[in-house]
Amino acid sequence: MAIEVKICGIRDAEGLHAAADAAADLIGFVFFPPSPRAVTPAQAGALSALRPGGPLRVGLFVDATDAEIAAVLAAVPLGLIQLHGEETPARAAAIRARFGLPVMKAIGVAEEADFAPVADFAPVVDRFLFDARPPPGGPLPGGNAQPFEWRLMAGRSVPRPWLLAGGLTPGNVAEAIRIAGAPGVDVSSGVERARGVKDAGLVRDFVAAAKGASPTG
Ligand SMILES: O=C(O)c1ccccc1N[C@@H]1O[C@H](COP(=O)(O)O)[C@@H](O)[C@H]1O
Repeated sequence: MAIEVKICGIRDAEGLHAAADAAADLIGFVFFPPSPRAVTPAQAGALSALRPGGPLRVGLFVDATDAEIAAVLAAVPLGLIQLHGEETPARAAAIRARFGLPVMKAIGVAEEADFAPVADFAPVVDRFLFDARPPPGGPLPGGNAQPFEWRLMAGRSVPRPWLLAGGLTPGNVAEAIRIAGAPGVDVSSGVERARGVKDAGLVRDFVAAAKGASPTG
């Protein structure tokens, strides 16, 4: 089974082309202004147009309003909406119905109890993303280069396709996939040469390492 790879936080042509050239399956645009990786709808639209086809475009939102999501969709051909805030199952269902796009809900994980919301979200989302639970009061709800205990995922039955995220790098992604049994991975910080600046070599190395890995060891 091929590992699915998402490169998140694309904000320039180097990152875009690196991800597409490496045959990443998904790329993420961050629509959350406090992030160093944030782009405007117009910026994401212009970037996306540089490389027609290729990876599925994912829009990352944090507790966004319908108007904010609509503004993005008017500019960028998204194929998936990622919800990385405090959205409830009802809110996820409303977004999915209103915009007619698949939805991926991020779940912050630090301990077993953090998986409790999965059952409530499963009927109303198409995918899950498991990321490290962010530090309390931290500036960002994700993208913090922080791993969680991958063994918490091992043998877990997740009712939707899912991605593993949090502190992944070209050097640890194969081990993370093996320990977690992950069918896919998502990365932002680990393929950057400076905060918010993707590095083409690291993107290439990450995708190659992930695609060459096995979730069954
Ligand atoms: O990347 C961001 O800036 C970001 C901001 C707000 C919410 C989520 C964000 N990123 C997501 O977090 C994961 C893990 O990031 P990292 O690899 O540990 O830096 C990333 O894959 C994005 O989906």
